[in-house]
Amino acid sequence: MSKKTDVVKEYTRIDSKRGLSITTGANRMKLFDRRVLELGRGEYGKLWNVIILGLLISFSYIVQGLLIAVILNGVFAGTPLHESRLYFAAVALLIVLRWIMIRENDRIAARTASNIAMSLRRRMYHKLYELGPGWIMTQKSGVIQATLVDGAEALQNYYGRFLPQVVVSIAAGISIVAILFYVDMTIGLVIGGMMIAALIQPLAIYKGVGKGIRIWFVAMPRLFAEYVDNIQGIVTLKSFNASQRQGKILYQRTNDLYDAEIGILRDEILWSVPPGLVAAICGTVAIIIGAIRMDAGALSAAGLLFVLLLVREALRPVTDLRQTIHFSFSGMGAAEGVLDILEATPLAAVTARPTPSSIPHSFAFEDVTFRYRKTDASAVENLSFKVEPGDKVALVGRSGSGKTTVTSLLMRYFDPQAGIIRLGGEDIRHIPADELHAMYSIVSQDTFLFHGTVRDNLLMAKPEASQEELERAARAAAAHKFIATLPDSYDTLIGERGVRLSGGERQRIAIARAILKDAPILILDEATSSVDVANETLIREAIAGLAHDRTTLLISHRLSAVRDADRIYVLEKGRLMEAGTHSKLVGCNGNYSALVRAEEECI
Ligand SMILES: Nc1ncnc2c1ncn2[C@@H]1O[C@H](COP(=O)(O)OP(=O)(O)OP(=O)(O)O)[C@@H](O)[C@H]1O
Repeated sequence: MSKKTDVVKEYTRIDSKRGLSITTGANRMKLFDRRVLELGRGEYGKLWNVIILGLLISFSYIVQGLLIAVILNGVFAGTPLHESRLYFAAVALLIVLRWIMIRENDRIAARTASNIAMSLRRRMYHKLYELGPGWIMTQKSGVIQATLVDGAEALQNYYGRFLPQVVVSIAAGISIVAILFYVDMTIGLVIGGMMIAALIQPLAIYKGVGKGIRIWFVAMPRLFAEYVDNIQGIVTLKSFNASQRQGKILYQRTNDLYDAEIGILRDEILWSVPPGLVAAICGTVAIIIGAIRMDAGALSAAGLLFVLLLVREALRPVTDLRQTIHFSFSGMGAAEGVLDILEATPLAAVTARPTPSSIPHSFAFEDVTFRYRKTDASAVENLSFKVEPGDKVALVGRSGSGKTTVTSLLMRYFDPQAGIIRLGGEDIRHIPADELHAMYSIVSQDTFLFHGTVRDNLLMAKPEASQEELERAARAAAAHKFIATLPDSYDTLIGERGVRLSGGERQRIAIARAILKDAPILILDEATSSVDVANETLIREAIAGLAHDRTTLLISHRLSAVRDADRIYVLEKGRLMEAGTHSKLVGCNGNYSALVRAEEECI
């Protein structure tokens, strides 16, 4: 299947999820969608200034038209020009005021739109935080980034520019038609009808352009995600000489985006009617009807002039609205991705049951079974074990046996399909996320250091920590010595993902961070996997001191690292096979002793 079909398929998936069909070619997308309008509910308070100024600007045009009509009426009636000087002054004043209002409106509209984008990004960020790693892991990070950046930007214009313009255009349009209707009913009806037609016409574009834009919003994040993947994986690509092969995929993604853009452009050119043409048609029709009405004696020459002036003003709200309608196209296209994030369901909400102020530091798995989405086999199956406060417990097993999954479940990144996980006797689903996460200090095999200084990364664990505390934690993690040799010591900038540090140095900073957090339960998931033997001994001693009065869960491939544990649990394909101390398990001739033998053979 070609990649192009792939994009359309992806688009169809989104489309069918929304109950729409693209196969007919008559896409029933709307300018207003209930879900998108509800999504912006928190933003509408910011729009009033833009709407009020927009209305004042529109009404200034109407009043100006009326004043000029009165002046011309006077001229036709033979009134000396100087008697109209107040009207001239009023027109001049209106022009100046309007100029100020237009400038102000542009400024406020731009600021409001940016505020809306900021607010949407904040909401998405909070939602992503709430959804947690369990949800984010299922998405491509490039797609999330594109939605946060481009999706929010497209929607800022939908809410900040298009929606206020709809209100202004409707209010101004109705007022003008009402005045025309008052002057001459026939002209009012015809011009009103033409205004509606001019507004409806862009909806025809929507069939093609709307569909094109939605495809664009699938193609663009896919391209973005591909670039992010390629840049992050550049070392792997180079080592496998795969940059050319990967380049072909990038080329295809670029082509998809190009096709979508050309499609949008083609539809826009095909369907759009220049505003000048709309104005010319309406003006001509107004002149013809006005002349007929004048000929029939129903309209004076001054009345006709007045009508012509007002027709010009009648088109202004229509033209303004037509100019902002593309914000609606792109906003609706972007809304899919934004709604996917904001409407995603986080793990079951915490029940109202109050949690005790201090949770005992024990935890237990009770008959827990968990399977990752879209996988057949359980990562953890009927797993039961208990860890008492102060216990030092180890999880061992072959790669893929479910050790890391146990820590993800403890952190509640996922909920198991069956069984209960308890912390201090309480079902963890009843413990608010912040309280739950405050219970653990975790050092995993995937250490993430943020772009910032060593100090910034350490303070993440305890923002109020003093220099002395930082150093104490760093010393305990055998990190102080190498930090002291960095150009700016604790204030050295360590790049994104800590790329300027070795794997072992990154890991030691992560351990110092965990020590600084000083949480009652310590989880060490391959914490010493990337440090050399000399440092491992140092860190192990530090961990032994740290784990002294703490409940500790230790995961390690190196069995030498777990032999001192109070209890060792051996996992195999997510199931608990054995449990006991090192000496007991070695004597059992089971899975554990097999692992020990395998390790000895490797040495
Ligand atoms: N995000 C995921 N989505 C789908 N399957 C996953 C995911 N993470 C892990 N798995 C699968 O779940 C099983 C257990 O994985 P887990 O990472 O818990 O094993 P592990 O014992 O920690 O392995 P290792 O020692 O190699 O780190 C494996 O079969 C793995 O392929």
